[in-house]
Amino acid sequence: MIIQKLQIINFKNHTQKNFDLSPQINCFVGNNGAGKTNILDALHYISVGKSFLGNSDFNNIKHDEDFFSLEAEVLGNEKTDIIKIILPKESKKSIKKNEKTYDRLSEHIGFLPSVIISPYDSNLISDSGESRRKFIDAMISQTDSEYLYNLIQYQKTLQQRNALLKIFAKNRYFDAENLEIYNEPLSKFGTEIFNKRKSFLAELLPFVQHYYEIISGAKEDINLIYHSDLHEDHFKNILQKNLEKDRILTYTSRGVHKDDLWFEMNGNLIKKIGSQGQQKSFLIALKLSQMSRIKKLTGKTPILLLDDIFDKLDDLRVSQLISLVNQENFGQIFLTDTSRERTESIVKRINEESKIFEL
Ligand SMILES: Nc1ncnc2c1ncn2[C@@H]1O[C@H](COP(=O)(O)OP(=O)(O)OP(=O)(O)O)[C@@H](O)[C@H]1O
Repeated sequence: MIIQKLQIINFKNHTQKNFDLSPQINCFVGNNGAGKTNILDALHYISVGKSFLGNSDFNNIKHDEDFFSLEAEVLGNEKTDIIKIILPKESKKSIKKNEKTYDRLSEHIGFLPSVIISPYDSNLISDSGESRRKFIDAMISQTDSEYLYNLIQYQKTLQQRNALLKIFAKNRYFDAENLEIYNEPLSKFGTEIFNKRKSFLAELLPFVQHYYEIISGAKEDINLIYHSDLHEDHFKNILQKNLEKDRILTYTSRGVHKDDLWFEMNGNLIKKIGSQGQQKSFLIALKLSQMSRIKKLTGKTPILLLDDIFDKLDDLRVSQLISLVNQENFGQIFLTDTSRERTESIVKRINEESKIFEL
């Protein structure tokens, strides 16, 4: 999939911008605050209908304006489609493909897949397990709608079980049989989720190791360790064993909603021992693996959004990354950098057509 043209109106700090894009590499250069990341965010909107920064839609309308609009001409399989997103201040966001408005945002997901690598990814390493669970869930859901269904059902059942535990505590009453009604579906959906996460991570690991090895020049040993209560026992037994604890806490204390993923380097947590450059290399490897997986499963090459990727990487790692881009077909790339000189010297070393846009 190739974005040929992009028009941005009243999006964050940009009043109006029109870009005729390269099918290969597009670089946005400018000073801090020039709006480079905002352009990548506009492309992310075109891909999945929302900001990658987690902002509410309305925060993206340029201050003192009444709407934003984004329009992209997308080439895929010799056919051109126009994707248009409009958000009026007082109304609902609409996403259109060739003038036809989608009924639901989910109908658009998967049309133009994207992978973003940004400084915000470092949260994946530093934050609690919740952000890593969300990352795994988003990765699997992108290509597996059944997983998404199981996840939604699990969350619903979990909320109902927790609500019942709270009612019991409030009324100083307990009925194990009543609670049992939720144990069955919770175990069923939870076990499905566990099995998918387990096989997904086992499948992803060799990709992450491969890309990390290339970027780092084979320096460190990388591992993904999946932590889950379900490695130890069947979910039903876990719920049974923790019944007393759950009664006291008034919530379900164990299950796949407590899973975590440890990122390790040479047997230690990357969070504890990895330098900024090593952490960044790891996150790049993780995201490139995500890209390879989407490509393998959907046959579509996602657009690659690289925000500030060369900062904090030494020359060796930058060179390895460039040769990686040269070796593998990464499709259309959009990158940002503060230095025009650095960007020019980097794209010169990549054997692909490129455009540099100064902001
Ligand atoms: N809704 C909005 N209306 C107007 N300006 C906005 C809005 N949202 C964000 N901005 C402005 O956008 C600018 C940040 O843009 P962006 O993060 O894209 O910069 P950048 O070029 O990537 O900078 P850096 O090099 O520091 O990463 C800030 O000056 C911010 O005030």
